[in-house]
Parts: sequence; structure tokens; C-alpha cells
Amino acid sequence: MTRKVIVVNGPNLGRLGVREPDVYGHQDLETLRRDCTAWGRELGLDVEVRQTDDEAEMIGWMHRAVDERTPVVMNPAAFTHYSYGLSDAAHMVTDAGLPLMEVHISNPSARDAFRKYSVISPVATGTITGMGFYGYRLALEAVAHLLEQ
Ligand SMILES: O=C1C[C@@](O)(C(=O)O)C[C@@H](O)[C@@H]1O
Repeated sequence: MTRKVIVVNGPNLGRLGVREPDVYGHQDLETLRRDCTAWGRELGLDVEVRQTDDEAEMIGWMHRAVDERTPVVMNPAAFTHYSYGLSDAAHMVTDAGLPLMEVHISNPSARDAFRKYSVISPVATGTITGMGFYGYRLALEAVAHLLEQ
């Protein structure tokens, strides 16, 4: 059976391709969507890529993931650094025994001081940073691996 996985992206990631291309690359969200869908297919995962600038919507997606038992790949974007609401919601996902892989396109630790701390990392299954879009592939591989355990 193909297992559904959601790949959720936080604020400003809808602007991939035009936002700081030196940091986030020249490829847009649509390309990320196509890449993740194709990688998922290879790994036997039915991947749905979402993006929102709205914290409440992202939190709602976590509640639904718990209810529907859906593993999560999450790039929380700026929510990473301050959203205790999203952190609590992400915690519910891993508490439910579901994988939640945190991904960052850049390496936030190597950037501004406010990016050095993640409120998501302490509750995530694992974190991948600094690998560009390829980090999402690594996160999907990790999810596929964890689902086989
Ligand atoms: O919006 C983002 C993107 C990001 O999560 C990344 O993918 O590298 C890193 C965050 O610090 C930043 O706020």
C-alpha cells in the first residue's frame, strides 16, 4: 500500500526562486512539488506538498496528520525560530509515533543569530539542513526507512 506523506512549507517559501536565490536557489515551489512527488513515487510514498504563510493553518495540518496518521516532512521556515504553537503541534505528531522530519534548505546555524535556535528540532524525529532541495529527498528517504521499521 502506498503511504501518504505531507510535505509542509511555512511562510515565504511560496516565493522560492525569487526570494534570496543565493541562499535558497533559483528553483520555485512548483519545482519542489514536482521533485518531491517524483522522489516519493520512487520510495513508494504518495507525497502531497503544501505551503502556507498562516501559522494556524500549519497547526491545523498537524492536528489532521495525527488524526489521519500521516507522516510529516516540515520546513517550518521562520516559524522554526519562535512558534511554540507549531512546536506543540509538531510534538503531538511525534508523540503519536509518527515520523516528523524537519528540513531547511539553507543551514540556519550558519546564518543570523536568531536562526540558530529551532523550537521544532527538540520535538522532531530528525533534522536535515543545508542541502538545498535535496534535503527534502533525504527527509523522504528517512520517512520511508522509518515506516519500514
Ligand atoms: O524561511 C526560512 C527558510 C529556512 O527554513 C530554510 O529552508 O533554510 C530557514 C529559516 O531560517 C528561514 O526563516
